[in-house]
Amino acid sequence: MNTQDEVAPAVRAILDAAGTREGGDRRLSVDARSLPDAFAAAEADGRVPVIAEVKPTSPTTEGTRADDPVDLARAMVDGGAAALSVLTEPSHFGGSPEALERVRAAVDVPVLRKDFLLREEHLDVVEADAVLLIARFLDDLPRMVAAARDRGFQPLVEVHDAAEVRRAVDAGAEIVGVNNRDLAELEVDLSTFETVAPEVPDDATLIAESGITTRADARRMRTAGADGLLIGSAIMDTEGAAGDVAANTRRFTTAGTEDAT
Ligand SMILES: O=C(O)c1ccccc1NCC(=O)[C@H](O)[C@H](O)COP(=O)(O)O
Repeated sequence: MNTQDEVAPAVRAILDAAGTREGGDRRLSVDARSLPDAFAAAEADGRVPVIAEVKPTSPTTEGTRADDPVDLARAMVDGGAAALSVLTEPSHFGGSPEALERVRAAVDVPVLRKDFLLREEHLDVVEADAVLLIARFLDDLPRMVAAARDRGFQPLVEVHDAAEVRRAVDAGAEIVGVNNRDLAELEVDLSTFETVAPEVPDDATLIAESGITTRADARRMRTAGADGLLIGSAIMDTEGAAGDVAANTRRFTTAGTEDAT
């Protein structure tokens, strides 16, 4: 299954760049912090489990947030984030493996490596607790899931429809992320999660990804079954509370309580 051709031009460019990037020169072995345990710990003290994303820029964002990734990460943890996601894609998201390395050394929550990993050796670039594997772009998904696990990473398999859920489950995924952003059009529609979530087995850890911008959105995704929420742009927002990343994060981690915002 290869649907790489049916993607937005920006995603095509990201994939082309990813295809030329080299992998690591030695096989990594990671002692990972558990993402499901971090979600459980957040739930236990009344926080909505949020993976807050260090996302300096993106093809759908204006400008670049140039703050030190470690400062951003610490602010996110102060805001109650259960886990962090760090972009390592350099050309379109302003990320780097070094940023992830520094963030992971500075915090004690699990850190997800967010990138477009296409080949096994791409896993060996930097240690992380979890790695994103995008079902749509991986013809041999079972092999990448196994390769990630062999190194100690927790694979988070990203899907966008029911067919991809089946591929993820067949590949042995235990953590599944439903992306509300359609990589063919780059449009975001939160009803994607509501449609696809029932297809995901109950024993999987289920994450709603992308497009969560308000507390009401967060509650909507939780009501639809999300164990955790992956939130980037709304937390990195320079407008929100004057760019206060801790406050932006707290807005979502405290969204379990009803209010109008
Ligand atoms: O965010 C983009 O513009 C984007 C464009 C093309 C491919 C992927 C893209 N985003 C990757 C992500 O998965 C998001 O960073 C992540 O889910 C957070 O989404 P959001 O909260 O909407 O920033």
